[in-house]
Order: sequence, then C-alpha cells, then structure tokens
Amino acid sequence: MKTRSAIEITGLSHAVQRTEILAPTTLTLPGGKITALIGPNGAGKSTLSRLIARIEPPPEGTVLVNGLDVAQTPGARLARELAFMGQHTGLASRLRVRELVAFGRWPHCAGRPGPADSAAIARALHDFELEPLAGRFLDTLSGGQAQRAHLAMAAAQQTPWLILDEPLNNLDLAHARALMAHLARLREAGGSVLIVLHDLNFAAGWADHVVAMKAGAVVAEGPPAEVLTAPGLSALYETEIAVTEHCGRPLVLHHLGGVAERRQEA
Ligand SMILES: Nc1ncnc2c1ncn2[C@@H]1O[C@H](COP(=O)(O)OP(=O)(O)OP(=O)(O)O)[C@@H](O)[C@H]1O
Repeated sequence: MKTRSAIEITGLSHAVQRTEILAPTTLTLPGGKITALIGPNGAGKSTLSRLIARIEPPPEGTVLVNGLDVAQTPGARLARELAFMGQHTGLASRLRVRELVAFGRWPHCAGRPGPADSAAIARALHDFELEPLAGRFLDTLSGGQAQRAHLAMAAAQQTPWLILDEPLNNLDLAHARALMAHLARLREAGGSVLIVLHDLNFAAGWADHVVAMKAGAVVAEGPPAEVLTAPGLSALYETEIAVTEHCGRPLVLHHLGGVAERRQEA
C-alpha cells in the first residue's frame, strides 16, 4: 500500500547540454520520516532535491508529492505541500529578517497576513532564535545567522514536506543539533523531511532513512545502519572510513584517515 504522504519519484532524469547529471531514478521517500541524502560533491543531491521541489524546469519522469504531480500542480498549491531551502549564494541585502521569514507565509496568505500567519512567523523566529535579530538587515548577519533566517522562512511555510539542501552549512554544533532536534519534532508531529547532509554523523544520529548518491545515480538506500557501513561509505567517498557504534547508532570516523597507514609504515 502506498503511503499517502510519500514522495514518489519515477523515471526522473536530468541532462544539461546533453550531459546526463541525473540518471533515470525511481525512488520513494517515505512520509513521516527524516530522509538524509548523502554522497560526494557533484553526486547529484542538489539536482535531485531541486527537481523534487520544481526549482529546475520540468524534467523527464514524474514526481508525486503527497499524490500531487509537481509538474502539473500550481505553484501556490505545491508551496503549501513542500518548502524548499536551497544553497543560497546571495542575500537580498535590503530585507530584514522578519520580512524574509514572512515570505514563507506567501503561499498561505498571498501578501495579506492574518493572525495565523503572524503566529507562524513568530513561532519560526522563536524556534530559530531569531527574535533579537528580527529587525536586522540580512546583509548584516553572520553566515550562521543568515542560514537560520532562511531555515525559519522554510519553517514558517508549515508544509507537510520540508526539503533542505545542506542546511547545516555555517551552523555551529549547537545550532546544528538544535536544527536536527527541530526536524525530529516536526516528524513526531507527522511531518516529512528530506535533508542533504555532508556530516554523516547527523545522518547517522537523526535520519530514519538514508539515500546515497554517486555520479548522478542512487547507489544505496535503507536505514542508517544498513547504508552507513565502513565498506559502503569507503566506496561511496573513495576514502577510507571506519564506522563504530554509539548509543545504538552508527558513528562514522573519517577524521583520522591515513593514521592507520602511517602507523603501519612506522
Ligand atoms: N547548470 C548546470 N550546468 C552544467 N552542469 C551542472 C549544472 N547543474 C549541475 N551540474 C553538474 O551536475 C552535477 C551534480 O551537481 P549537484 O549540484 O546536483 O551535486 P551535489 O551532489 O549537490 O554536489 P555538492 O555536494 O557539491 O553540493 C555536478 O557535476 C554539477 O557540476
């Protein structure tokens, strides 16, 4: 039986100037779960997440979000189903934090905010510790503060699906963990999350499901303990990686790479 709130991807592919950057992909992202999308630079993680969120032009294949075909669904309707936070490179400098977060309510109120919109904005500012910064222009924020402002905008959208492309960029470890805890609370409330992660231990610690990509294709998927293994990760990143266990979860060890070899040489 299909999960109503899943994202169902069928035969999705993408090419840029005849170069395939996403091989035909068929994949189900489970509803009510946190799915981590991992893989080396250039693997196609952003491409896949942008195609799901229809940031890219309509591709080959279909993507159903909660049963809605993203290629056919009006933008405002889709924006009530999923919120997307990409890897932003520039900031609209003359925008204040509160104004940015308020953009998240546009699909709900089309510029005429009511009490529910104000409450959602206040909640997002609170959840991402932005209340003291609400009146600040975006270009005066630190990298991590700006990242939290963009996360708050996506959170204010209050959608069943949240798709986040490398949201831990610039966040210190406390804010990174706070974000993952926030996502876990959303999941407990029935929400669904797709999160692109480079820090494998956040995937190990918080994800229910892991999808691994390499060279434009999905190469593995499953629970963290099945995907985050030493042989699997070493092959995925073409780098020696060890995996141990901590609190019943995989713990990925890669920062001492080469030490074993140097010890053997000594
Ligand atoms: N518009 C484009 N023109 C040409 N190549 C592109 C374009 N967009 C993406 N690519 C290529 O497609 C591949 C996948 O890119 P993508 O951004 O999806 O990777 P990623 O897994 O998100 O990588 P990273 O971890 O570095 O963010 C890369 O080789 C990238 O250079």
